[in-house]
Amino acid sequence: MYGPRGQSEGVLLAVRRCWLSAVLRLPLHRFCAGPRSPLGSHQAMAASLGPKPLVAVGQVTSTPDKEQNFSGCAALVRAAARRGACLVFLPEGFDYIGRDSAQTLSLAESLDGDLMVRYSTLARDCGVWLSLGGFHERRADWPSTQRIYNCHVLLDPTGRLAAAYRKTHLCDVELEGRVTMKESSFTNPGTEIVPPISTPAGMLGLSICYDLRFPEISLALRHAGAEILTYPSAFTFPTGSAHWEVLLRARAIETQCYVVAAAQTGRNHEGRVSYGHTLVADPWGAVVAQCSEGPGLCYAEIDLEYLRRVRREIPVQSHRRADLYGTVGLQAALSVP
Ligand SMILES: O=C(O)CNC(=O)[C@H](CS)NC(=O)CCC(=O)C(=O)O
Repeated sequence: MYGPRGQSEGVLLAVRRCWLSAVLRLPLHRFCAGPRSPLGSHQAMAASLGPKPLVAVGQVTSTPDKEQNFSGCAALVRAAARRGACLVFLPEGFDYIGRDSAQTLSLAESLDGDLMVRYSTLARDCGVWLSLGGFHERRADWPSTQRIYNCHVLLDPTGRLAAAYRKTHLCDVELEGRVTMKESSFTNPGTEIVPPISTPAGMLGLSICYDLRFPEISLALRHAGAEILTYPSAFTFPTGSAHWEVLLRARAIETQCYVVAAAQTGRNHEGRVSYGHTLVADPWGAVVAQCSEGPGLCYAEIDLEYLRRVRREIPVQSHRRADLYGTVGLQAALSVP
């Protein structure tokens, strides 16, 4: 569909990156898009030569055993770092999937608890960004509400908390005789959308699982500058087989963003099976990476030059008819760059 991508510009920038890389003995990808040049992130990326940022997306089968889950996730993160990924995504419930809400509540920790300290050390040791979707988080209101938050944590390669988004759409769903979920019975809804975060792979917009069904949040993030949307998930089998890929590709096409979706797969415990099908869709809607059965990783290069081309060729953002249906997402309490 598209011809070869231009590679004639930005030699100076490339030379500087190589030099920096040689001096610091670090792989080039660590300088994928940062530090931000005075040109701004878009121009800096357009001018860059060499490897495109590589992201890794993890698929796991979490159980109620937190220790075992951590070992499995840590092994995936280390493998991804060895392959040169600068950003690694793990799914909702990467920490654990409880058998029932009582167990789910009893295993929850705060962001400064032991588990996050271990993930922070892991991010630092591996020198990668970590998107940890769906951490079961106890906050200050725990004693009074006895409910937790479903928190998407983003750690930078120094192990610092770069952002925390708390799931705003809670999954209260009943498919008669097949699936019952009442997330609001043990979870408080988040109260805000988090502005996209600048990462070496691009501007990253955070959502979680069931949020995927609400195009409004993806449009709000897109308006606020997102280039990658991510939906760490634990979809059920009946809903996943009908809706998962369609929804993810639709969000990618509508927003002209990369969509990254790490997923739980397989039997989490006696009473629960997750759909899996971890995937990455590009801004054209093509599935460019996908996990097969069982735990594992898939990888995708993020090509922001391609993203800009798609946005230039089909400029849906400037074709919107706010006069007819309002500015969906634009009124969100987010700063627009
Ligand atoms: O509770 C945990 O421990 C982890 N969280 C989940 O599994 C959440 C809430 S119950 N699951 C979903 O949102 C599934 C959405 C879904 O399947 C759909 O939208 O079709």
